[in-house]
Amino acid sequence: MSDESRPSPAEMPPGTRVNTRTAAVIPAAGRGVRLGPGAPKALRALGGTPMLIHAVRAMAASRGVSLVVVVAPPDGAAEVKSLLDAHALPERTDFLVVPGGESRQESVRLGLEALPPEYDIVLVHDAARPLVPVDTVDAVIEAVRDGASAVVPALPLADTVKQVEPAGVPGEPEPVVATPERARLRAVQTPQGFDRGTLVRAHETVTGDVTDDASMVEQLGLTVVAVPGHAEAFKVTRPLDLVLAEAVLARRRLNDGF
Ligand SMILES: Nc1ccn([C@@H]2O[C@H](COP(=O)(O)OP(=O)(O)OP(=O)(O)O)[C@@H](O)[C@H]2O)c(=O)n1
Ligand SMILES: C[C@](O)(CO)[C@H](O)COP(=O)(O)O
Repeated sequence: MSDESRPSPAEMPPGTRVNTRTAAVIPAAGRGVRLGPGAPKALRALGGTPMLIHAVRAMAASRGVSLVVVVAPPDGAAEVKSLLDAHALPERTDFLVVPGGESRQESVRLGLEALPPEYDIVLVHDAARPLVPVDTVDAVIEAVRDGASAVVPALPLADTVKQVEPAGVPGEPEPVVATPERARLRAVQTPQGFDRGTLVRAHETVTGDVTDDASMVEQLGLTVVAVPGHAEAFKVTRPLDLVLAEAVLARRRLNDGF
């Protein structure tokens, strides 16, 4: 079937999304302020290899992903291209690099704009989640193929969560105004998976600040579903996360015998 006559996944009944093509967009243009001074976070080393390369390999490890679009720091696209050339990556996967924007949202939009027309399922995956296991990536793709417009990997919370009235001044006590029922809360990770048309519409429509792509789809009034996430898909945000990431990687290398 030609690409023009192929229905988009959203137009196909649940369970019938066959011959879909999946691309992963990796926003990697952030500075990593919370990690502390240094190179842009995605370019910092984890086990001697840039965090971004781990994230790219994690997406390319899925046989369902045939294109990875890396959204590089605005002035770092050439450096990122060189990095991709210098590291072993699966030959069956294509790679593109585009410069990113001021916010994560803008970077994702720039990645989406670079997608060739034949891709109808899109994953959006933080470069800052370098260790996501391939089973999690595959579970997200499968849920989109099965008919969901938007899918998030999610984990139950270990802590009790309080809603507060922000004090505005760091260190000042903040009044607690509510305690949401923990059993109904989930911490969401990436990759988040989307029917491409839905994600493009969300990025064209929603203009306010958001912290993930799925919430933009929620704002369209569409259903987002959660599938099980994985503890090792955590986001490297603060220095302690880097310590944990190094430990997880060292354990994997020990188990793999290299
Ligand atoms: N302008 C931006 C900001 C963020 N990101 C990406 O979005 C992902 C999640 O963002 P976060 O963890 O907040 O990364 P940073 O913005 O780099 O972190 P910080 O807020 O600490 O500066 C990261 O892979 C980051 O590179 C991006 O592509 N473009
Ligand atoms: C997209 C995300 O990773 C889902 O948990 C998260 O919202 C990104 O937040 P950040 O503040 O941009 O790291």
